[in-house]
Amino acid sequence: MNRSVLSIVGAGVLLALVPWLHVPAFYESILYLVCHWIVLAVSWNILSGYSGYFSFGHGAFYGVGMYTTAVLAGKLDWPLLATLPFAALVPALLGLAIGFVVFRVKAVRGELFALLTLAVTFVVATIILNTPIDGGPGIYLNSVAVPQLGPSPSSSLFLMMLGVAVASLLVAWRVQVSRLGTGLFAIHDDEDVAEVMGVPTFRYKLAAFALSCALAGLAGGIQALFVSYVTSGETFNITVPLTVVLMSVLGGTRHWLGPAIGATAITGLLYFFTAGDHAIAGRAAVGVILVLVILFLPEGILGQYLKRRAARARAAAAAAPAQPAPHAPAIAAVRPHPTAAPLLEVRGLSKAFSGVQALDGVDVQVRQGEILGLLGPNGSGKSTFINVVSGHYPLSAGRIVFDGQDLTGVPAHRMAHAGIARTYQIPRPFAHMTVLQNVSLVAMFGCARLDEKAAQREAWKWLEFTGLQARAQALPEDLNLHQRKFLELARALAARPRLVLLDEVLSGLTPGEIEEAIELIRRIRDQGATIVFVEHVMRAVMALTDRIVVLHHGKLIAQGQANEVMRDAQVVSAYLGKAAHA
Ligand SMILES: Nc1ncnc2c1ncn2[C@@H]1O[C@H](COP(=O)(O)OP(=O)(O)OP(=O)(O)O)[C@@H](O)[C@H]1O
Repeated sequence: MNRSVLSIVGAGVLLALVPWLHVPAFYESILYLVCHWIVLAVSWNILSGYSGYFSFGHGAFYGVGMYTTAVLAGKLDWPLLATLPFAALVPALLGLAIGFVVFRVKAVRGELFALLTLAVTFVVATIILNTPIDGGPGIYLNSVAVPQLGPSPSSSLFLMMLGVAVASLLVAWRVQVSRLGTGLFAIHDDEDVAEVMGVPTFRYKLAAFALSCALAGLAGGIQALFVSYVTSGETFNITVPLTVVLMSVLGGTRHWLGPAIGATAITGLLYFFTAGDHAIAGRAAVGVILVLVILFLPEGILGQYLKRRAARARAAAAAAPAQPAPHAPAIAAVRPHPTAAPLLEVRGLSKAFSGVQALDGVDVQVRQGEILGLLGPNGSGKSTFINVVSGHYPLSAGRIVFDGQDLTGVPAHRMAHAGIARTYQIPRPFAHMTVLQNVSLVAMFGCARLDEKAAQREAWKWLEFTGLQARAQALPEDLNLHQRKFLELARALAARPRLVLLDEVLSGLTPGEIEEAIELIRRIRDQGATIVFVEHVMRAVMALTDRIVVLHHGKLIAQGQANEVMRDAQVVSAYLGKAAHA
């Protein structure tokens, strides 16, 4: 069995013995509360820590779970255990409904998402308070029987909450090490790029939100019996979301265990002071500790430890001789001659940004196996073309047909799955992932859709191909521009794409680095890739392209062989003589 699973289950089994050890009830109730906060912090982290969508609405889902059990058990006389699946299901459905709307709106990210989820808490509280669900007086649960799992009702509740805490940790661990977790961490770093690299961001966010809400609701259901009197004011106050955020940040949000460490530390500290009748001093002490942690350990306690360990591993990897990797793979064994069959066909492609017509009815065909140069003066629409064809921006009008498949209007991740990969003019690596992880992610989610191990092997090959293998364990911030550009290339190639869109991979490089990059692109071409190549460096355009098209003010003004097109009067005038000097 996996070591993490073994530790979680082992700790759970040991703690499950506590009710039979005759420890004072006080300690059992502290353990209950530790488990309660572990569930809340860990479940919050599955969405908010992993994907970066900070929610201040966790109290709403917890409260809905609480009220579901309170109504079913307290008003409708259901047995407690029968209510718990619904205490998970109802908040999960509420989360799905909210996510279904909110996750589609690009503007609702960051602080807006936090505010929106906070507003949900107030709306839910108002509805519950002013309808027969509560109606004002609250719901008493004194007469609800607690199933006898331990020697006393309170120990039974402890065992139930312990079970949910173990389940939450297992879910959080499983998510972290799965494809879902990898995708969520990519969303955290750069959601738009994650989508373009093949991560189904909408579906992943919904899945994480539903899991997060279900676990919080389950904790609420058990807590309803623990407090035995449920009121809207106590349930939906700001304490729950604030506390879980603080616990997770204290422990570290990029690891399944971090929030559990934060929850244990804060609950333990508060009760240490309460036991000594210094509750206010306790709160102040927790506040000071949090300030210090945020100032000196911004990644949280566990986050800081893991960061140091990773830095040591990187230093060791840098000192060791470069790991030999298998030979660079062929995209296709032999370069096929460009054929007349179009791999990509765009018709009437238009893209408008409020007031700016960046692309205006562009018709372009990219033939199988060719390198098509996409040229034009600054602001002519080249990057917009790549952004639209890769799905980064939705188009305003026109059609995109790829290998006979109509991809018009499909989400970017489906374009990646179909075989379109791209680089960004200004490199956009996932900042918290190593170079190797950046490339593996694309092998996992791009056209190749490899499993994690195969994706790593694929990533090593492309790191060797681009000469980055010695930097595999480095973070993107440690790379120079030249290496970042090559990381973009390695990422695009690791998807095993059928079409690669290269957006100014040579810009900002020194003459020597440009020569190296030209050679690399030539090798990519020789292995059979179809490439759209946006570039200002004319020497590279002349050396590499089979055909060029020229854009000006978003319109296609010329296409054909590079030598002929660059002599075209309209092209020369568009460039204001630049072609002549290149
Ligand atoms: N996100 C955006 N919002 C508003 N306008 C944009 C956006 N992206 C591009 N534009 C505008 O669209 C036009 C085309 O820009 P684009 O970046 O595609 O040109 P380009 O040919 O790639 O230029 P360069 O060679 O300088 O990279 C420009 O007028 C630009 O200001």
